[in-house]
Order: sequence, then C-alpha cells, then structure tokens
Amino acid sequence: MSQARIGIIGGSGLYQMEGIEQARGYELTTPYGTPSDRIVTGVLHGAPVAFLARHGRDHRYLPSEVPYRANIYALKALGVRYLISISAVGSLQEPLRPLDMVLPDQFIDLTRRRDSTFFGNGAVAHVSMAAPVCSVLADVLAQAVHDTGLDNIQLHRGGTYVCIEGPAFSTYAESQWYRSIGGSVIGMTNMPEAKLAREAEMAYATLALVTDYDCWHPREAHVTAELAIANLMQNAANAQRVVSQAVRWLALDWPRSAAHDALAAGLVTRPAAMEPATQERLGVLIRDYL
Ligand SMILES: CSC[C@H]1O[C@H](OP(=O)(O)O)[C@H](O)[C@@H]1O
Ligand SMILES: Nc1ncnc2[nH]cnc12
Repeated sequence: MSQARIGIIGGSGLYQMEGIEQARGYELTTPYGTPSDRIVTGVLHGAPVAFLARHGRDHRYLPSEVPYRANIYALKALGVRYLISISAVGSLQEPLRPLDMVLPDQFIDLTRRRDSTFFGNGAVAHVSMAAPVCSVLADVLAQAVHDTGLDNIQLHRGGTYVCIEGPAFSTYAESQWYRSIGGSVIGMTNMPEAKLAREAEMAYATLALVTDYDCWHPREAHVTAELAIANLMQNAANAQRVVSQAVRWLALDWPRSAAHDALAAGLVTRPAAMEPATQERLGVLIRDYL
C-alpha cells in the first residue's frame, strides 16, 4: 500500500482535491468499519498525500453518521502523520466574516452520540487535549495562506470551534449561548475527529472556511445549508491552493509535533497486558508501543 504522510479531509463542498498526481483510490476496511469513501493517494506539490471526503463524495453522511474512527484509522494505516481538515463553519463573532479563513486552536465538544475513542475493551488511554491543534501545522497553514496571496481573504489565527451534534442548525438562544461561552466559530464535525487524530498521534489542524453568521446576527441572513455550501464553493479553490502550498512546506522538513508522541504519556494499559483481539483491533495505533 502506498505511504502518504499528509492526510487531507475535505468537508462540505470539498469532495476532491485538484492537482494530485499518480492518483490511486483505496477502498479500505478497518477494525472500526469502512471510511466515508475511497481514499485517494498520490503526490501533491511533491509531497505524498491522502485525500478523503468526510461526508463521502456524494455527501451522504450526516455529521453524526461520519465514520470518524474508520476514517482516522484508515489514514493512519496509509502512513498519515499530519492531518489537515477543511471545514465549513458558521461565525459566532462579528469580525469573522463569511469567506474569511480561520485556524481555530481550541474546541468545545458538545456532541452527544459519537464514538470518540479507539480505546476500551481492556485497553485504556487518556491523551492530552489541552492543545488540540498542532501549532506547527497551523503555522504552516498560515504561511501557506500568506504565500498564496489571497488579498481579499482575511485569515484569523486562533479561536474556539464549538462542535454541535446537528444536523439541525442552532436555535437563536443556543447561538447566543455559544457566543457567551467564548465560541468563535461553529460546526458539526471536528469532534471527535480531532480527538481520534490525537489518539492516532497525528498532528491535526483545521482550515475553517466561514460560510455564514449562524443565526445570532441582527442584520445577516440566518444560515441555511444552501447558503453555507454556496459560500464554501466560492472559497473551495482558494482552500485547495492553500493546502497544496502547505504540503509543500511540510515536505521540506517534516517538522516534529508533540502529537507524534501522544500515546507515550497517554497509554495506560501496557500492550502486553491487552487481550490479543484488542491488540489486533488497535493494530497500527499501538504498533510503536508493542
Ligand atoms: C452544509 S453546512 C453544515 C455542514 O458543514 C460542515 O461540515 P464540514 O465540517 O464537513 O465542512 C458542518 O460541520 C456541517 O456538517
Ligand atoms: N452555522 C453553522 N452551524 C453549524 N455548522 C455549520 N457549518 C457551516 N455553518 C454552520
């Protein structure tokens, strides 16, 4: 199987990645089920990458239905160590305007019915999520936005992504509450994705594309899926240019990330003490600790 060190997960409106050479599709199955779609590996700007459409290329999975564990496991099996997530988000703060880009550095997980760990069944791990985004990867993305010279697009470094269960958008009262607890942007997918990426020891960062003002703003239209996807489409080409520049930077020196050793401090159960079936299920995730 080809090795891809950089993973790219495309969200709503971004179902394929332009410019991947020597492209090859993998239909994988994992101990955690089947990923959202085939994974396309190849070479982007000289770097080995793997692309996956989070909701499937025909957008068939609700945020609650996305097989997050299978997605991350399959990317890990392909060799991914850096994971760039691209997501449509609503803005919870006036200065974050539709068509702006945001690199969130925190998450508030308000999801309720998703599998958010690979562990369990005789294997315990508690990874740190104090700094859920890899700052090195976020720096690379920021540099890439700068290099790409997107003059009319503003980039905001940092901010808190509030992840709701969905699929309905928020009520006005909820939207105001998320603002009051410090939310910058809102979406439905980055949790548990970011937690699972940390368990899989991948450096994770989200390039968030603002599509709307959710429903709190006194003068702006309330979000609809149509509005969000239309605005995302306007920005999809820009996002692809940013990602393709970022992978070029990453491949220059493959920077180390604290996330690459997340299980060194997080894994509580010694792999030798795990049942063989549990060891096998965790597979590539604990390979370095056997
Ligand atoms: C179609 S708008 C709502 C939808 O878009 C975002 O998904 P993604 O992060 O995959 O771009 C949001 O979280 C919702 O799933
Ligand atoms: N307002 C919003 N709420 C949740 N997810 C979103 N994705 C894009 N806009 C959103």
